[in-house]
Amino acid sequence: MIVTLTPNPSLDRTIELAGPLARGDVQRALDAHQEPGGKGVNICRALAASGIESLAILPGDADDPVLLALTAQGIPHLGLPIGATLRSNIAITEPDGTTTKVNEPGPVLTNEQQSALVELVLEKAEGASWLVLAGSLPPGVPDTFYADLTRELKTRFGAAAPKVAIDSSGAPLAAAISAGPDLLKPNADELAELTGISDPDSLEADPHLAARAAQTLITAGVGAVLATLGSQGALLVTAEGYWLATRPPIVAVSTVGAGDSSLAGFLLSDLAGASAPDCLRQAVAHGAAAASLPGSTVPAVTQTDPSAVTVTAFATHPKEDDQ
Ligand SMILES: O=P(O)(O)OC[C@@]1(O)O[C@H](CO)[C@@H](O)[C@@H]1O
Repeated sequence: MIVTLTPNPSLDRTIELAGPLARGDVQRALDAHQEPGGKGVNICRALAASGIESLAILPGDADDPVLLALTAQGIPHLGLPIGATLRSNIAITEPDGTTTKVNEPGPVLTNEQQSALVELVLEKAEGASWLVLAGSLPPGVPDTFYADLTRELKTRFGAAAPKVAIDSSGAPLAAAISAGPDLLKPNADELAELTGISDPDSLEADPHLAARAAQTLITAGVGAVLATLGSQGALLVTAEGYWLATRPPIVAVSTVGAGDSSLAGFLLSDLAGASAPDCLRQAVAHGAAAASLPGSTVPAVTQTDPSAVTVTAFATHPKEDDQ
């Protein structure tokens, strides 16, 4: 069982343009899609597509469009009523696969609502294999929310605590490191920001540089880092070593949620007892399949091709000459 918490869920609208985005112009859309979203929600959608048992915990009233859509899609979820409408996020996709995303801040979560959400998570996470804490934090929620929850989980369940994976950005992600999560899933931008590297493109261009950056997070107490590097594939960095997974180029249709599908692919492989490199292989296969689908559509494992992914192992401490 995998439990996810998405404190700031969204109704994701994707607008497909027939040509490049023209700022300031009126453009007619080719098509539009709408999905319940937010990172943990997407992970549960991807797990459900592959028949894996999961529970998405999120704030939101039962009649909110996000929760109605989850119910309609048969995605197991638990909403904490907040008396406010969840946010809508917009993605604009161009024919060459370029995606422009505009995310709203989301409704404020009061202190009482935050405490109730934490209690709900602690109750439902008991006995789970993984707890995934995912996405941005809504207004009113302190940056230490994920760190505090991770610590609380360890205090309450000790050695029986579920493994914690965190997929966030900015201050909440930075604050989470000291709580020693089992897995972080940054993309190149997030990894660069976390490790003080000014040029995220340099991490996609040089995965060994990305591995060295991720290694500093392992030294700081993180169990493993799954770093997604866009078309360059992904890295899995642990104290034992690191693996680089690459794949043949794909025609990207929409990259929205591709990282979430990567994490879902990793988790469902881990749940099946796969080795670390095979979990990474499935993560890259899932991410590629998601990027080939419109909007924030998530693939089932049967729509992925892990055999197309090449995984290479490298030494524990990535060195300058691991090129
Ligand atoms: O604003 P956040 O919480 O950082 O990200 C939210 C979001 O962009 O993440 C998902 C894709 O990963 C989308 O479903 C959703 O709109």
